[in-house]
Parts: sequence; C-alpha cells; structure tokens
Amino acid sequence: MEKEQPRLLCSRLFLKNRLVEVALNRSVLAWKETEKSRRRRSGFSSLSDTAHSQAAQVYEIVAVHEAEDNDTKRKDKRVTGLYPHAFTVAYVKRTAQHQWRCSDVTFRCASQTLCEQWIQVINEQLSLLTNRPKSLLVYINPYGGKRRGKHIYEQKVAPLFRRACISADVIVTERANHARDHLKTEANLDKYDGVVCVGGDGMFSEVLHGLVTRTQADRGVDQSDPDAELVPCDLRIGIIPAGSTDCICFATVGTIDPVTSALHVIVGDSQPMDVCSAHHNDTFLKYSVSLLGYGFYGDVLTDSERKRWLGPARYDLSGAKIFLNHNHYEGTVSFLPAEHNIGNPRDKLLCRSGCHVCLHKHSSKEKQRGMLEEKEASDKGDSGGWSVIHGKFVAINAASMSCACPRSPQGLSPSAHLADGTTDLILVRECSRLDFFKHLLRHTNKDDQFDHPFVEVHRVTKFRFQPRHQQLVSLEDLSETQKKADFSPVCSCQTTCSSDGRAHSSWSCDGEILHHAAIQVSVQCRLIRLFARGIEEQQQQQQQQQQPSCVFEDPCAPRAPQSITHCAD
Ligand SMILES: Nc1ncnc2c1ncn2[C@@H]1O[C@H](COP(=O)(O)OP(=O)(O)OP(=O)(O)O)[C@@H](O)[C@H]1O
Repeated sequence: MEKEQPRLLCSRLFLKNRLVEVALNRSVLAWKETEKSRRRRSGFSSLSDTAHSQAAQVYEIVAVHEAEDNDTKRKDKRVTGLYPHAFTVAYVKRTAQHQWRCSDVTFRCASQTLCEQWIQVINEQLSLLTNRPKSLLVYINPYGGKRRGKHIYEQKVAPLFRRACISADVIVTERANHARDHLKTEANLDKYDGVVCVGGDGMFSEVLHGLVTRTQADRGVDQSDPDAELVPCDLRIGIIPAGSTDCICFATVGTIDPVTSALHVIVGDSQPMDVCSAHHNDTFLKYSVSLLGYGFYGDVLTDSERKRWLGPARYDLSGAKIFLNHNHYEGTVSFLPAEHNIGNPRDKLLCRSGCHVCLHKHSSKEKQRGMLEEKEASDKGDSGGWSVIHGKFVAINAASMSCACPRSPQGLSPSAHLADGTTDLILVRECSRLDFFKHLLRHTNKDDQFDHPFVEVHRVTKFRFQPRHQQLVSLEDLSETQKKADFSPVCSCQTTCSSDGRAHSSWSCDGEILHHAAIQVSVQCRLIRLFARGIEEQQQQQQQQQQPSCVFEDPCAPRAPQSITHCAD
C-alpha cells in the first residue's frame, strides 16, 4: 500500500486505559499500543507489533463524533481526569462469512482542541469520498419474507443511516408494483443519490424495472425495441434483504444480512451489473439479472405459484413433482457467442470483488471492439456469428450470475460474471431421469455440473428460443402476468412432450413467470450499479482489516507524546 503517503495527524491518546499511538493518513486510521504501555501491562513484549496494531480504512469509516457520555462512563476516573475529552470513530469491522458490523473505538484526549482537530481532520477526509450517498429513496415491502421489512429497516438500518448523516425518504409499499410505478413516473429522482429496497428478489425486481424504465423514458430510448442499446441508470440500488429469497443480495455481497447491506450503502460501494432484456417480437417482457429458465425451472415456478399458501415449502414440493414429471420441450435455440471474452463458463474463475474478467470487458477498447463485432454480426443476419441448435430440452437456463444461494453454494453457473456483458446459456437436452438427477445433484456440490454428454454451456451476449409448435397465449394470461397468478397456457398445437400434455413450458424470469415461450434476450452490459462490491475473497477481507504498518512506518513521523502533525498536501 502507499507507504509514501504523508501522515495527516498523529497523537498519543488513551484507549480503554491504555496509551496508544494514533495516526491517520489519507487511506488509513491506525492505532497501536505504545511500547511503554505494553511493557507496563504485560511485563515483557512477546507479541508481534501487528498484534498490537489495529486499523480502519478511511473509506470504511462510517462516522466520527464527539464521544457521548455512555461511550466513556465506565472509564477509569484518573484517565478521564487527565484526558477529559473524547471522540468516537465508527468503522466497518468484518466478522465471519462476509458479514460486516459497525464497530466503535473511542479515543480520549487531554485537550478539547486536540479532540476537535481529530474530528475535523477525519471529517475532512470523509468529505472527499464523493461516492458516498447523502440522500436515499427507500421502499419497504411490509409483506416480503417473514413480514419483518419495516422492523428490520427501523431497528437495524435507519440508525446507521442517521449516524452516517444520510437522509432517507421512506415509502412503505401498499400494493404489488407500488415501488415500480412510483419510480417510473412520480419519483423526483434528482433529489437522490440512490434507491434502496427492503424486501426480497421480487422487490428488487420492482425497483430494477422502475429505474431502468424511467431512465430509458427520460433519455428517449424505446425499451420495446429489442435492438435498442439501453442507457445505464445513474442511481445505484441498495438491497436490504428482508424476503424469503434474497439471491441477488447473496450473490453481490456474499451474505444475507441487513446491517452488512446498510454498511455497503453507507460507504458508497458500487458494483456494476449486467441486465438481460427479454422480448417477444417487438414486445418488451421483462428484465432479468439472475436466471431465465425454461423447462424444468419454468415448470417448477409455475407449479409453485399455485401453491403459494404452502410458503417456502412450495418450492420443494413443486421441485419434486416436476422432477418426477420429467418433461422435455422441443424447439430451436440460437445464440451469439461472446467472443474475446477472457473467461469461459468452465474455467472455474469465480466472479469476486474487483473481478478481472469483468474489468477486462469494461476496458473501453474491449467494449468498442465487442460493439463493433455485434453490429457486424447483426448486419449479416442470423448466420453472422449466430449458432443454432435444434433439439428437445429438459431445461434451458440463462444464468447472468452464479445464482449461488445458501442451498446451492456454487450456483447454476459457478463461473458466471456479474458485469462482463454475457450470460451463461445452459442447455440440458433430453436425458433419463437418473441422468438429470445427477446433473441437479451437482448444483449442491463442487463437481462440474456441465460434465455430462447431455449438457452444454455457452457464454453468450444474445439468444433466442423458438418452440417447435406455435403458442397462443390468451389475453387473460397476459394480463395476469403482472399479478403472478396461475398459468394455464393455451397451445394451438398440443403434443405430448410433457407428461401433462403441454407443448410449451414457460420462462421463469428472476422468479416471475413469462407467458411467452418464444423470446429473444439481449445482455445489456453494466446497465445498473448496486451498493455492493462483489464477494470479497478471504485474503481481500484480511487486507482491508490489517494495514496499520503503512501509517506507522513513516520515518519522518513525529514521536513525541501529544505531538500533532497536520501535514499539508
Ligand atoms: N405492499 C405490498 N403488498 C403486496 N405485495 C407487495 C407489496 N409490496 C411489494 N409487493 C410484492 O411482493 C412480492 C414479493 O416481495 P419480496 O420479493 O419482497 O418478498 P419475498 O418473500 O422474497 O417474495 P416471494 O414470496 O416471491 O419469495 C414482490 O413481487 C412485490 O412486487
């Protein structure tokens, strides 16, 4: 890390009855027990220097303020007499399993001036962090998951936002699609630095649709045009998990924990994300960021929607039923393979914080080349770079992220990337029930789920599916799409592909049913950004937590007790 960074401030202060040396540079606030204090406490020093040092990254400091009475009341009277003034720094501390907590450290100072100086200098550094939101629009689904959305927000999130001086306008939704409609037309988005949804994946989908639709409308882009290049949204989206399915949060943060998510919002993290737009001819259907699944997953969702009264158990029951039905569907899949992408679906390169596959795609040269090639291919028509596969499929899945969740830690496509402009198209051809079971089983362990002769996977930028038999969708079904009601497709031409006599399955689009089997899908590279940073590797987590040496190793640093340096740039 930047050793040459000058110290902004350095003092000897008191922390929990111990004298500590506290130093701040532009990136790190670090503190370590002084040699004298250490020796006095333990008699000899057997621990390494780092064992006594702690640090907080400046960009992970939540707030700094004068210490309140309850921060200091249990302290030794001698210390409080000699060091009567105190300030508290709230900062991000990592605990197990990608969880973050807001930790406080209170330093005592001999003089009010010194105390104020520390608060001022830290605040100056925080004010330089322009990526932090100051004003948020928050939507709470009071009925998501275990109906604890409002409670979670009020008890766990709002106090943290207040502490970080973030103002929030809160809307508790009164009906399904309330948040989406409000974002589309009413919300004054200029007032905000981000939109936060408190709920599950369904609530996130509402906010995604509201924000993307509004952005296109404001910029005059027609989202019903399947070839339109959509304009990325300016506002970032935060997800406070409070649903029964919180897969998007899990895939972008690594845990389902409201406090962790709130802290990612506060520090102003930014995780770009690809969004797939699904069309039927010139009709826009839906956006997807995780899974578009036809066949097995479409059937499971359709069946489970009829069993909503069962709660989350409905997915297991429907899963078992659809597995036993073992349907397959005939049709043609065409896709545009992602060329010049440095990853492939079987390379075992996991998408993690600072992912180099996503960064490579983002480099402007790569982006331009990709766009040019796509244009050339579409100018040439279907044969220009498009691959075409006709067959009978048990499942057709497009995974735009790993789709990992606590039940399937590897996910549907373990090496799929959040922001590389592609989706992993997984084709599971007609096979025996036992073979399909083996394939499904591999979603729960570390074996390669694509290593079967009946499974193929392609990293693509666009794809289409055309069922063999034309499908008629009743008007009633179409109007029900928005309501997530039961689905009873009306087919013009029934065949016996599925055991219940249906020629078509339906698409599951991030947990919602699409009532068209024939769809075309286009990946919109980095269309949105979340208040997240991707899943951190363990090593990255440790690095963030322990970097005090760069502040203490400054040879020109003053050492005298109570000394202060306030370095100019
Ligand atoms: N006030 C409301 N009343 C009824 N439905 C709502 C309300 N607000 C949002 N919704 C809808 O509730 C659905 C489910 O919400 P959410 O994703 O937050 O919870 P969930 O428990 O994870 O959902 P699911 O039941 O689909 O697993 C969303 O599709 C959303 O449109």
